[in-house]
Amino acid sequence: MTDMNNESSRVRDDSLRISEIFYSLQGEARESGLPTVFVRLTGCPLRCTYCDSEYAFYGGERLTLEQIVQKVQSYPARHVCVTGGEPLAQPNCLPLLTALCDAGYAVSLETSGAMPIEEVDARVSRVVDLKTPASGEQHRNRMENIAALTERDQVKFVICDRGDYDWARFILDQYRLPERVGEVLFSPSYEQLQPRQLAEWILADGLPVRMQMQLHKLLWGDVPGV
Ligand SMILES: C[S@@+](CC[C@H](N)C(=O)[O-])C[C@H]1O[C@@H](n2cnc3c(N)ncnc32)[C@H](O)[C@@H]1O
Ligand SMILES: Nc1nc2[nH]cc(C(=O)O)c2c(=O)[nH]1
Ligand code: SF4
Ligand SMILES: [Mg+2]
Repeated sequence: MTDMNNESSRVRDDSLRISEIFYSLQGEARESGLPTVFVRLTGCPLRCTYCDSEYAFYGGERLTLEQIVQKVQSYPARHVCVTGGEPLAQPNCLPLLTALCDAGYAVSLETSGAMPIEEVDARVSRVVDLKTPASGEQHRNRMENIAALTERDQVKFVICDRGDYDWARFILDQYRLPERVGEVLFSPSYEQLQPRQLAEWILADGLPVRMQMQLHKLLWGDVPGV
């Protein structure tokens, strides 16, 4: 009878279910334009109305932390973006982030902010996407996460309509986000809100935010993993 408590018989499970690992230009946030390796984790507890990565909700393959790092190291980039799906929905994402930092990468994490972010390695730039009313997931925002944010982190709002813009402007002011984080990003929902319209709203109000467009979609359209 195998002793299931025997260390050698216990499987040290540091694996994660991975949707894709690919090399591209960072299309969003502070490092936009930089060659980056993307590690997209499978699964998400949210279902944002606009999600462009629904294909990552299911499937993928289970890889060990070592296999993931080795794959990342096969590309010529020093930036890594851990995304999903919702990466923090897998507990082993935390040791993955630390392993990537230990390997010398500049690591960013794209997260919905629905999961606790306090345990994320302090070297990681946490890009927290606060879900707007039109996302249908506003109620999932874990607003206590905001207190954990620092200058290294970034807050993003995907703006679908004027209601989202007004709500984001309110949150910006209520939580004094420009004083808390390195970047506050307003991002037009792809092919739902005209980027020019968002630009004009921001200019009219002189909002201290950075408007972004998803560079990868401008380059290659809305196709996965290019
Ligand atoms: C696919 S999610 C994965 C990481 C995490 N679940 C999150 O929501 O940040 C990565 C980012 O894609 C962006 N995104 C998804 N669908 C989009 C769309 N239709 N238009 C603009 N940005 C979108 C959101 O800003 C989101 O932060
Ligand atoms: N931030 C961010 N940059 C990206 N560059 C290429 C992407 C892609 O999904 O192909 C991508 C993406 O999904 N997110
Ligand atoms: S939280 Fe991110 S991955 Fe999940 S549905 Fe929303 S945009 Fe898509
Ligand atoms: Mg994406």
